[in-house]
Amino acid sequence: MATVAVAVATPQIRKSARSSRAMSFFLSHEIGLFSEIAANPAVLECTEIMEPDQKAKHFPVILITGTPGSGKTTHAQLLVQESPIPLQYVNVGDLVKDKGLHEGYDEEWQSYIVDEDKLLDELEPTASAGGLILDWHTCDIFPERWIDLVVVLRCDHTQLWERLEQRNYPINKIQENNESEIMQSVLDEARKSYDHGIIVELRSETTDDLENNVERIVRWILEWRSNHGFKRNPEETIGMNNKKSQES
Ligand SMILES: Nc1ncnc2c1ncn2[C@@H]1O[C@H](COP(=O)(O)OP(=O)(O)OP(=O)(O)O)[C@@H](O)[C@H]1O
Repeated sequence: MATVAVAVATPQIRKSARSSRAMSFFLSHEIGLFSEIAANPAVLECTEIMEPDQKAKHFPVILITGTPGSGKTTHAQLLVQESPIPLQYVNVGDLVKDKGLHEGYDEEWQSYIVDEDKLLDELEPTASAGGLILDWHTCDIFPERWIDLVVVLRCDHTQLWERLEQRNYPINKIQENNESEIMQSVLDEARKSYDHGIIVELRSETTDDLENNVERIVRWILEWRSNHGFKRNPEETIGMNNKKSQES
């Protein structure tokens, strides 16, 4: 009997095909530095400044993920406001809906069945350019080379239940998300999909958590810029140039 080989481009296969080993080494190195810096701000002083690569993106891509209701959108919106660099915000769920990047609607789960190829093609130019926050409850489809930081938000499951109830989600959807949070499914998915060094798990239960998390991500952005040979804060550059031109 003839054997027919059927090639199925699973998200994992496609992802590894699109990723680059050199890039993942680079990213793990840079986030390794981030962890050290978080532990000891003095490390900032001895970070080596590299020459900027003209083709390299100037701004990072940050993926904010977590169980629905964990606070991704709330964090992303505050981060856009607080960020020292321009960041484009993409709510992936909204993009799928608005651009029809799906294969239909699942009534039972009240969600769209995402066409992953269409979604990746749509995001590719923006993600490659950098300066992007991706907000999605799942994270394993994005190529590793796109992503510089993965923020996984966590929330106490009873609090999460209340947040989802307030949205009038059907009970099966609340239960599924609740179990997913208890089983830390999104965190595990992130760990399977990205270098552990670029993943940060943050609690999102109070407004203090929100502010501290955003502050921490802003510090990381500045450090990312510095590690890639750019001015930590582009506004500082503008300020300095303006001052110089006024002085001259
Ligand atoms: N750290 C926090 N402290 C207090 N309330 C929060 C916090 N994070 C989120 N919330 C609240 O929880 C609710 C859900 O937040 P949000 O919409 O940001 O979640 P999400 O993860 O983006 O959800 P989805 O994946 O469904 O889009 C909102 O009412 C928001 O105000």
